[in-house]
Amino acid sequence: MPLTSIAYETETPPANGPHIAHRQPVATLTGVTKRYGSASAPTFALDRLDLALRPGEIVALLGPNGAGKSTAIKLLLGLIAPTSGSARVFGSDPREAATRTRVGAMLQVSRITEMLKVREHLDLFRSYYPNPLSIPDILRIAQLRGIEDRLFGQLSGGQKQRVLFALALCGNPDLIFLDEPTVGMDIEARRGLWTEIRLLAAMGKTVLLTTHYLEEADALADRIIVINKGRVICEGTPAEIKRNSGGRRIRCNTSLSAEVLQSLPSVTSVEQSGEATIVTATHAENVVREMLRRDETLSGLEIASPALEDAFLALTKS
Ligand SMILES: Nc1ncnc2c1ncn2[C@@H]1O[C@H](COP(=O)(O)OP(=O)(O)OP(=O)(O)O)[C@@H](O)[C@H]1O
Repeated sequence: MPLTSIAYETETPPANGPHIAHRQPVATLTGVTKRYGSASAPTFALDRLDLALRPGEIVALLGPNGAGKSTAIKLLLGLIAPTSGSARVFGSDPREAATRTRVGAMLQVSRITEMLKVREHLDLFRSYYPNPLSIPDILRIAQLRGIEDRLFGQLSGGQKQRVLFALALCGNPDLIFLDEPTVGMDIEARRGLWTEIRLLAAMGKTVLLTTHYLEEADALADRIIVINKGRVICEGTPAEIKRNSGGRRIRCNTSLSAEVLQSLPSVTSVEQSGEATIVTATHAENVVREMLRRDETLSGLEIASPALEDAFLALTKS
């Protein structure tokens, strides 16, 4: 049965329902601070963080190591409690049993026994939930057909990741947390998983993923939230984040000096790369117009938007 034909019980609004941004959130962190350590030497994993996830959206939570991503997910899973502020999932405390049956998670440190077969793991996890997905559906969604009778311990790293993804789906959840879901997968397996994640979201399921593969966030996410030192520093669509983080790169051969270029409005940096000059500017069109006016010999002109990776580095370098 194709994934799209599975009868999911979700809060999916009708196709002509409100846009994602106007739907009631299914999960929120409101003014959440999470402090570890003693009062005299505290570590603030999260610092008054606000976050909302709406039905049917894929949100990528990005940030450097130690930014607080796993802490945010653990709070929404009810595995830890906030020091202050509140975590709500489907309008309730995330630790409530009824809430937890509607949530699935694939965590970085998931440890399951190597000595059970894939199908045995799936049976075990399905038994925890009132309305689990069928085994054939899970095998197909997570692309596990053909390896269901192998011991978990005998699988490759990428296959193990797919089993952990499958376990997150066993309970037919409405909200799915994927912490670094494609670590260790080759590019084909990764793209296959992206397709399945998109189909889940198209059915109204909400997905929060963390990843260090920025092209993954770019390809998958409706919205990216960048956090650093426990705070949200930027939020928007992948295109918005790229646009708002330092501008575009103009590459050309020009006789204009670095001093002249640096003095043009909206220019943020000027570098030399062999024969070429690279100018970064927030209003690239105006800068190019001015450069062409001042230098009739200008040649080899290219203008590029920053990659998400450049935007991310610019946002988190402080
Ligand atoms: N149980 C704990 N006890 C003490 N400090 C902790 C604990 N858990 C997390 N921290 C600290 O809180 C901060 C945020 O950690 P967290 O694991 O949420 O970051 P992360 O963004 O998920 O990082 P990574 O990308 O490396 O997985 C870090 O400084 C970390 O050392």
